[in-house]
Amino acid sequence: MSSPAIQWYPGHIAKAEKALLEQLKRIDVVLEVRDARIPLATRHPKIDQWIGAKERLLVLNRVDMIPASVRDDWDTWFRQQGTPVLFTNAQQGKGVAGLAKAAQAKGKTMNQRRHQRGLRPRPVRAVVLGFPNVGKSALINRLLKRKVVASARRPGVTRQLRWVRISDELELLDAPGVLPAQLTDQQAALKLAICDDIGEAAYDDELVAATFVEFLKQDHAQLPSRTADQPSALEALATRYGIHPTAYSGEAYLMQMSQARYQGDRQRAARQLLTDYRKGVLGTLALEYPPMVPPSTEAGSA
Ligand SMILES: Nc1nc2c(ncn2[C@@H]2O[C@H](COP(=O)(O)OP(=O)(O)OP(=O)(O)O)[C@@H](O)[C@H]2O)c(=O)[nH]1
Repeated sequence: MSSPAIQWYPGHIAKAEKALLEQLKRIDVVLEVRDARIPLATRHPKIDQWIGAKERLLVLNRVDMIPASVRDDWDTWFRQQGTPVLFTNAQQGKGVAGLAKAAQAKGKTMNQRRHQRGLRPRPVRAVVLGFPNVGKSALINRLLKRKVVASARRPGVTRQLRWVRISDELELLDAPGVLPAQLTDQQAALKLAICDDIGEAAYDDELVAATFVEFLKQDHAQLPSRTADQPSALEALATRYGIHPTAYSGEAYLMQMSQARYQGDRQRAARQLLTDYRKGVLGTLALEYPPMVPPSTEAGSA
């Protein structure tokens, strides 16, 4: 059998898991951050096991990168699952005040329980958790209203642990918990790679870029009515690169693009395509939509 398309270094996974469990020991509420472009692929299969009975708030960040109609569909879908979500744009601070309020509300419940057990009230302790590059540091900085955590475009730039008091009711760990990439689901891993949410993984840009084009074509074929305000992704590619993808497979598209623009250099074509998507140059394009039939497994776990 050929090796998987996306590979993460086992040492990194072990280290990330250990650091994560250590962080989780000390907290009351997990602010689980996912990428609004791929809210299912940015759910780690072991997250429920790791979080256990702790309180959780689910955040879909990068909401500015998806169309409003898709945001609304996700909002409805997650509500139907019994797990309301909060949408944020950490880069601009949108939705962040609501998140702080929701976290504080979890603290009130916690303190009621402490009171019943004869314990003094204390601030609720929260941590921001998620895959690399989903916007955790940007969110922490917004919650703290100042820049204490390095936030950069490259994945994997955050470390160090410290509690910072946000209010009398809320303390936040100033370093986010980083989820190790999941490799069991290669479709999800490819989406993580497309969105740059996979950290220090090894993958082939050409394969990832070709898969990106394929995903857009599949979505276009399956979801035309649901994406009314998503300017056709295929048109976005055609406008940007002067080649319409309809007639080509993902791989052939990359080939056409490289010949038209990069003297046949497919690596460069692939990198351009991925960088454009990641920077939002291709417009607001979601890569996942709520499943028509909600999977029952998501209900208690989102
Ligand atoms: N457009 C957009 N960009 C965002 C948003 N949130 C974060 N970013 C940008 O995405 C990049 C990564 O954000 P970080 O906050 O460093 O992500 P992180 O999850 O802490 O990343 P690691 O430290 O690698 O785990 C930065 O360039 C941010 O400015 C958002 O809601 N919308």
